[in-house]
Amino acid sequence: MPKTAASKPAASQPKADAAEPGASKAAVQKPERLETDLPRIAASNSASEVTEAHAPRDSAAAAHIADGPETPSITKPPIDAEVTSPSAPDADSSLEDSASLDVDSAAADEAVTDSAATDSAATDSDAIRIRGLVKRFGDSTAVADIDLTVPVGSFYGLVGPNGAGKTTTLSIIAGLLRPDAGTVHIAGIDQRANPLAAKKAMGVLPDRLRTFDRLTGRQLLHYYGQLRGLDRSVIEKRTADLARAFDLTEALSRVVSDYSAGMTKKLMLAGALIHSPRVLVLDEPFEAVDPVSSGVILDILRSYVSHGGTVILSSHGMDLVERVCSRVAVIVGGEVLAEGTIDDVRAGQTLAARFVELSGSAGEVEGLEWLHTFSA
Ligand SMILES: Nc1ncnc2c1ncn2[C@@H]1O[C@H](COP(=O)(O)OP(=O)(O)OP(=O)(O)O)[C@@H](O)[C@H]1O
Repeated sequence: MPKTAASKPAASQPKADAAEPGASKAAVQKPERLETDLPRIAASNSASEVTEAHAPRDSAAAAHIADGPETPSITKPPIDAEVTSPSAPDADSSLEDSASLDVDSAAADEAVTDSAATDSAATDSDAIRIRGLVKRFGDSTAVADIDLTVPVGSFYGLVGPNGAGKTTTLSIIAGLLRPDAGTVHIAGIDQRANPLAAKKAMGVLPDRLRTFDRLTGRQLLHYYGQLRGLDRSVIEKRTADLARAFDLTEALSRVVSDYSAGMTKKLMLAGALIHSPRVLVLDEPFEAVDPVSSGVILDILRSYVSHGGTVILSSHGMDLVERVCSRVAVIVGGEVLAEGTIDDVRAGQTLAARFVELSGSAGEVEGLEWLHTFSA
């Protein structure tokens, strides 16, 4: 059960050619385009436009497409999940090859219809609804009986110390990890009963950046678009829009393995957006991203939310969460210690202060005096 604010005491390629001087500037010069184009992408999205493929058992693909009751964790391979070994399509191979993927749009559409007809838990106002979520890894409990409700149109922050269970929770929401107990509904769709339909509604940015990095950025976005069943012309248009927004236009022709961490994150975020999902599940979207790009991403996400999209993100940036999110949950030790609007949770303090209060102190500084001996 989410405890409301204050409910619980503290628990104890050579990069040389990566430089694109002035490119960041170009990105910030396009805000009007972002405000107009990306919502239009959202508006133009329809269920009929998106189809589902049988996913390759790969982290990146698993995060972007639906393939059955469970896809493996994209982060630390869970004990009970199939271990993935990313087998990237070869950059040399023609993109036409990916057209041969087993895309079954009729089945996916049917799944959506079935879901809407049969899912009694569906509500119009909940983008994500989690009840009684439990996930154990061996003897340790990563997620301990979590309830969360993320309203449609909200910008929802998940914060907590390292190892608190944020990624585990987001991986379960994304359908990448199977919970030991509990239910997850995405836009009213039961994640377990209808994984295809639930995944179809989501765009996912996983916390690790494992992807098909022998592809160029353009090929990777094309691949994601194809997996989502988008037409070639739509993919090309959206790829150009997203690359411009994320300041990746020049980089599109380069292989992803030559991208910096921040560039890779932006590309994967673009991949999460390309099918204009109703719900975005973003694990640390701003980590390693430069301030200019972060500002652009924020503009895009704010606009997305203001047009009815829902974002749930994890972050260690308390200032950012405080500034941007409408609601926040503080997770510590796999439990939700506080949940509500930002004002509810911070209870008159800064969110950072409240976070420290709830998290308790972490490391012990004492005992490290040897570090000051400079003996080597
Ligand atoms: N595949 C796994 N196998 C075993 N233990 C795991 C696995 N994945 C996560 N855990 C454990 O579950 C707990 C929660 O991890 P999780 O990655 O969800 O934390 P987090 O809040 O995202 O942390 P961070 O802020 O450091 O990213 C940790 O104790 C972690 O060691």
